[in-house]
Order: sequence, then structure tokens, then C-alpha cells
Amino acid sequence: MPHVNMLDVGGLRAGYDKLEVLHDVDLRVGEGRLLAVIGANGAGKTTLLRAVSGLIRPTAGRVVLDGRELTGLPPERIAAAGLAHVPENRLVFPSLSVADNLALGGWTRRRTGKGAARRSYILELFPRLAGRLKQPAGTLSGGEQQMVAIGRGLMAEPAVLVLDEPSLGLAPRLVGEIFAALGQLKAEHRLAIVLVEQNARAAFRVADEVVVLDRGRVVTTGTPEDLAADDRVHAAYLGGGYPTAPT
Ligand SMILES: Nc1ncnc2c1ncn2[C@@H]1O[C@H](COP(=O)(O)OP(=O)(O)OP(=O)(O)O)[C@@H](O)[C@H]1O
Repeated sequence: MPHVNMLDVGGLRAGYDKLEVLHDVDLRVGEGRLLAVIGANGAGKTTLLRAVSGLIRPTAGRVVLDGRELTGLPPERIAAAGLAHVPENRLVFPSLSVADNLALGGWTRRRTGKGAARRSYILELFPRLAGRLKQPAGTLSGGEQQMVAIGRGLMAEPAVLVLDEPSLGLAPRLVGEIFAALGQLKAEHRLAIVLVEQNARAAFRVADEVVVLDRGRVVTTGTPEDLAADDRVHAAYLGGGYPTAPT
């Protein structure tokens, strides 16, 4: 069955002042699919997510969400069109409770009256947060803060979720819980997900497709199985030990 492209990025160029960081980047993500973007430090992964979500303005190319062209729109318009961006460093409002952090994420959808239902599905996804709703978000562990940051993005009922290094600095168990939630979001809620990750091994386990970014260009793309069988990708990003055939 063909996958509907929820996010279609083509010929994207973007950077900072006169520095072009992304040169002609293409990527597509279908409904219910997860695309992992991997690459060395400075490859342009964060810049790519910023350009897609409108935090920086592309100088060329297109960003199309569910058939609607959003290129060059400000970030709040892109968010309202259905794209949630969970940036690096799990930004939560530290003095606000978990419940208030989540409620802020649902602000743009407050008139739908479905806030309570959305919150309970986020608590099913991240059961650790259920007993901590009143706790100030700044007192949570790093992994729990990451869950709040993702939950806040989900409160806006996005069709596309883009995440920047959600595993950074977290214990393996928490990484496992977060990646399991991403698997659930794509399978059960049909979200299209773009996951930028340094932890390529974890990303390969949950991805349907992987893009390798190198100095602002897509150099390889394929399924995790195909890429794990590519010696150069394996040596550069997986560091050996990844099972190239399902066991
Ligand atoms: N605000 C900025 N102003 C100027 N240059 C920037 C800015 N942010 C990033 N860059 C430059 O853009 C390039 C790509 O950075 P980016 O953060 O997108 O890479 P990355 O792949 O996400 O790296 P990392 O894995 O280290 O987070 C780098 O050369 C970086 O120095």
C-alpha cells in the first residue's frame, strides 16, 4: 500500500547569514512512518529541523505538509498547520508543573474541548508522568523532562512530529521508554516522525527509513537493514555489533 507523504521536503537550502548549511536536501515521510536523520556533529541536522519548522527561513526549496506548502511561513503558522518540533535540550518551563507544561502545549487547540483526552493518551504513552503531574517540571529527571517536552508537542495534535536528539544524555532505560513511545505514536496514532539522532543504533531499531546527512547534503538513504549492510555507514555510525540480519 503506498504511503501518503505527510511531510515532503525538496531542494531545501538554508543556513545562517551568508553561511549556507543545507545544500539541496530532499526527504519524505509517510503517515505512520519514522525517518531517522543521522550524521556527524555539524552535518546540519538541527539546522534541517529548524528550517522545516520555520525557525530559520529556507533560501530555496519547499516544505509541504500533507499537500500544503508551508515554505517560509513563521513557526507558529507551521505549528498550527500540524507540525510539532521538540528541540534539543528538552526545553520545559521549569517552575511550572508537569500538568501546566502539557496544558501550554494544547493552547492552540484549547477550543476543541479534547484537552483531557489528549492528556490521558500522553500519560498512557509516558506512565512515569502520571504520578508527577503536580511536580515542577524543573525537578524531573532528564528523561522525564524529555517526556514532558514530547508530551507538550503532542498536545497540539500534530500530524508530523520532529525531534532533535531526544536521547541526549539519558540512561539507556529511559531512551528505551522514549523510543518505544515513538514506535507507538507511529503505529497507533499514524504520526509521521522525523528523528534526529546521534545514537544511531537506537534510531535504527525504531526507524522505517534512514537518511545520512554529511556536510549539509543527503549522502545515503534507505531502510535500516540496507544501511546497516553498507560498510561505510556501519563503520561511521554503528561502530560494529549491529545485527545486519534479523535474528
Ligand atoms: N545560530 C547559528 N549561527 C551560525 N552558524 C550556526 C548556527 N547554528 C549552527 N551553525 C552552524 O551550522 C552548521 C550545522 O550545525 P547543526 O547544529 O545544524 O549541525 P548538527 O548536525 O545538528 O550538529 P550536532 O550533531 O553537533 O548537533 C555548523 O557548522 C554550525 O557551526
